Amino acid sequence: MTPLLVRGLEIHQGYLDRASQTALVGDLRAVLETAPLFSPDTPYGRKMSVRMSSAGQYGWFSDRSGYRYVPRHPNGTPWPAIPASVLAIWNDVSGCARSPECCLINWYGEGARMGLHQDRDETDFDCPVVSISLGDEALFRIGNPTRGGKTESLWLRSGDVVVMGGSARLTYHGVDRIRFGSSALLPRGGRINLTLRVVS
Ligand SMILES: O=C(O)CCC(=O)C(=O)O
Ligand SMILES: [Fe+2]
Repeated sequence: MTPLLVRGLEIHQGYLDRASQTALVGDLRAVLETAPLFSPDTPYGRKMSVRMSSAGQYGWFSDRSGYRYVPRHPNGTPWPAIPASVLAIWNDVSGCARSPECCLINWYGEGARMGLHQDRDETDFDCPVVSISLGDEALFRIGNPTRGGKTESLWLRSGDVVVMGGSARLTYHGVDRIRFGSSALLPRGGRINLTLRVVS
């Protein structure tokens, strides 16, 4: 199916069927056993409302010293490998010859959000960021390639995949809120978002 295009972002609605979503959650549980979710501090000293972990060569990390990619979980272990089920999605939609080096796992509980930002801690902006949504619906806000200006919002649902690439690679985006309990995929509610990134 051809994706919906919103400001250059490709939105593949309903990309994953329910069985694939369930399988993916199972693969992620195994990752999170080795690399448990944690709450990073922002450079401004506040806790992020989203809990995070990663798979791949690099994990995304934040503390008082800033945002960066690190080769190990805060507990000292290397990040687990990115599951094959996740890599298959990248290979299908990214249009990128390189493989992702980070699968950032964001877990949104009730009230969690993510402010408008650019993903620009990576080296090669020719590679897209691919985002996979699982669980509760999220109000996703899309801005512009530079700060400010009008924004547009849409609901991301479980199984949706978004490709932020090309001229939209550095477009501002964020999550305003979660419709907690809107999906039954995760038994205790909440939302998982995966973002696949080529880092180096
Ligand atoms: O949760 C989302 O849909 C977006 C996550 C995101 O923008 C990020 O992790 O950089
Ligand atoms: Fe982002």
